[in-house]
Amino acid sequence: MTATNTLHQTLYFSFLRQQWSELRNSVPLTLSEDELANLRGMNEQLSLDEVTDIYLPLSRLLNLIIDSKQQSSVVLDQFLNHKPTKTPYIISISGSVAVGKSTTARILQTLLQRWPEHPKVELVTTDGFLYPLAELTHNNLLKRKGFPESYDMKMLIDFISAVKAGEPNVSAPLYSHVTYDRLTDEVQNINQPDILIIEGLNVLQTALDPSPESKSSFLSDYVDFSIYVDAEESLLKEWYQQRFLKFRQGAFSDPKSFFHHYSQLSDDEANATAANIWDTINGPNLQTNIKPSRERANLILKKAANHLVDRVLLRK
Ligand SMILES: Nc1ncnc2c1ncn2[C@@H]1O[C@H](COP(=O)(O)OP(=O)(O)OP(=O)(O)O)[C@@H](O)[C@H]1O
Ligand SMILES: CC(C)(CO)[C@@H](O)C(=O)NCCC(=O)O
Repeated sequence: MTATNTLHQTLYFSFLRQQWSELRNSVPLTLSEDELANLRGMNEQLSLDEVTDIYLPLSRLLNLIIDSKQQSSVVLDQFLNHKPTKTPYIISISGSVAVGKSTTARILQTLLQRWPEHPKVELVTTDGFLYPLAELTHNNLLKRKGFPESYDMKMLIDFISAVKAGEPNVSAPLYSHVTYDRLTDEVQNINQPDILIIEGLNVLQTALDPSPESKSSFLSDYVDFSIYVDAEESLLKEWYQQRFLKFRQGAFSDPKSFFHHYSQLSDDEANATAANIWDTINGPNLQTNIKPSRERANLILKKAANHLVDRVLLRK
């Protein structure tokens, strides 16, 4: 038995796909046509079984946990003689590049906003908090994109702290996979949501020394429930390559794209280029910075081939 297995057995309840899907209980799959179209539109490969078996039980669990958190806030307000305060519930989603964090986040957003107790669910990705391209280039960090030092952690902590404090109209920077840079003419406005889902490679990381600037806190201090999406590296590399091929036809073909030159590559050349980016940047980042944060998560979704979740680990 490996050390990781023992750790998992101590810390987590473990469910096979079938066992987990039974925990959906009474949550009906009454997605409206619009919701279905929305889920389909975000990803043609996403199967409805996956939504039913994996994400509906998860949405049921989260609803119960959020409900109990809302009740305990009421108790605290009574005890303190405060007038009721409303702070957003924060869910984080982390995992490797190309594991499907943003897809998972969008499915959860669609499912969670259907509950009347928390209709307003906003989604933010930490990609927007990468330093602007010029700054990364200047600091020789272009080949370290996604590593802890490539993010403006102070900006990210200030953002999450303002949202958690219940401030209205907090702005988050946006990232473009086309220009490979932070957008200069558009931001995202977060206005007192019931739930904020924050998605990114780095949301569970505590690797960088908390500097005085970052108020000595970690992003995870603000997170109420954390999810890690997991898969074997061989699969991740494959998914990264597949997405690279898709981008070659889509985003890279835009003349504004930072990677426009990649649009001319043959299939073989594109696969080799993606494999090289994986082996030199995203793979090492996974091993050094992302995977070590996995066991901090409240829930681990373990994916197998075709992005199908085959095991769920829930922290005791
Ligand atoms: N549940 C799923 N079913 C089928 N395909 C999926 C699923 N989740 C993700 N994918 C596919 O896997 C690839 C990566 O997904 P996604 O962009 O969500 O990953 P990510 O972890 O957010 O990546 P990054 O960190 O690079 O932004 C995409 O091509 C997406 O279509
Ligand atoms: C933007 C990040 C860091 C995270 O989503 C990632 O997609 C990325 O750009 N990584 C750098 C190497 C690459 O181009 O895949």
